[in-house]
Amino acid sequence: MSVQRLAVIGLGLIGGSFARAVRKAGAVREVVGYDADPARVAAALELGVATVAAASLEEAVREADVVLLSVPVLQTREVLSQLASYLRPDAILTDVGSTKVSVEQDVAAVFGALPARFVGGHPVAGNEKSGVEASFAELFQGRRCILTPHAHQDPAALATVRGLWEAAGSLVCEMSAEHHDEVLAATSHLPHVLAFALVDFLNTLDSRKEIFAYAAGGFRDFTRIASSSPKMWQDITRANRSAVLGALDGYLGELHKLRDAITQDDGPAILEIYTRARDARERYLELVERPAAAKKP
Ligand SMILES: NC(=O)C1=CN([C@@H]2O[C@H](COP(=O)(O)OP(=O)(O)OC[C@H]3O[C@@H](n4cnc5c(N)ncnc54)[C@H](O)[C@@H]3O)[C@@H](O)[C@H]2O)C=CC1
Ligand SMILES: O=C(O)C(=O)Cc1ccc(O)cc1
Repeated sequence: MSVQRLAVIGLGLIGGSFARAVRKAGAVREVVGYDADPARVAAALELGVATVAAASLEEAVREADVVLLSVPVLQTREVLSQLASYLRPDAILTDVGSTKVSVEQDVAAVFGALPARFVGGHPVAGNEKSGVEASFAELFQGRRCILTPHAHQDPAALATVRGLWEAAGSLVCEMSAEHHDEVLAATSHLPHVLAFALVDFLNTLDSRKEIFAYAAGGFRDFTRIASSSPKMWQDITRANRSAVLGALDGYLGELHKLRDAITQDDGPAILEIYTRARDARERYLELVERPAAAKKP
């Protein structure tokens, strides 16, 4: 399977890494890049991430076979409304947004309904860095990519998008947008909210300089994701508000249970929570190592 012309709208970590990966795999011949920031377009061309620089959304999409949206999720509606009339009727539209219901709603609002050739996607791979300079072709290797086919889905468009992610090295799976947002609220959005909140709280303390100076590896591990793009995470938090609130409420309940145990100096209760959590994390580690292991010959 080979795509002649891929348009990448939003030349950041994810759009840039996808462009690099599919070109390296020979799955795409040309990548036309567009970004609201012209400096990013120039950088993408210079780095060889894009083969063609577009000065406008029209220029980016009018001859593209596949259009990949890789902008912060709350930019989706605005960007789509500007490019919709220039899309080829047979073009495939897809995205990489961390939230899927909001993206579906934005796509449906712009086109009147979800187009058959729209395929929602989310690579569950990334890091705390932003920008095309941080992009690399191996980012998706052995990592999951979730596609969220909808009721009017064109199977050929779905197969093309699946093929591109597989060419990029991803392990592709499918689920509904609603289920995606519940799951990712718990495992991705909640941890980011907690990391931002922890660092923000510690930073309010008078002793903050001393605290940060003496922080050990655990602090670094727990808070790495608080170095992520505030703008991107503002959008994700707002776009998946109800699922994030549900996860946050559950977590606050757990914190209260632990707080009660500590208040009452209830050693067994503390040990029970920590042991259950440690065991669950061990099972999680086995699970995440399995998909990659399954690919090995
Ligand atoms: N960073 C990560 O680890 C992951 C991010 N995602 C999703 O991927 C998308 C992109 O994220 P990143 O690449 O990390 O962000 P990034 O900040 O590295 O890149 C986003 C790019 O979009 C551009 N942009 C913003 N508004 C725009 C607009 N209206 N029109 C055109 N360009 C615009 C920015 O100038 C920037 O170059 C987001 O929706 C995010 O939720 C998905 C998986 C992992
Ligand atoms: O930095 C990390 O570990 C991440 O969790 C990156 C990430 C950010 C957003 C996503 O939608 C998926 C992955």
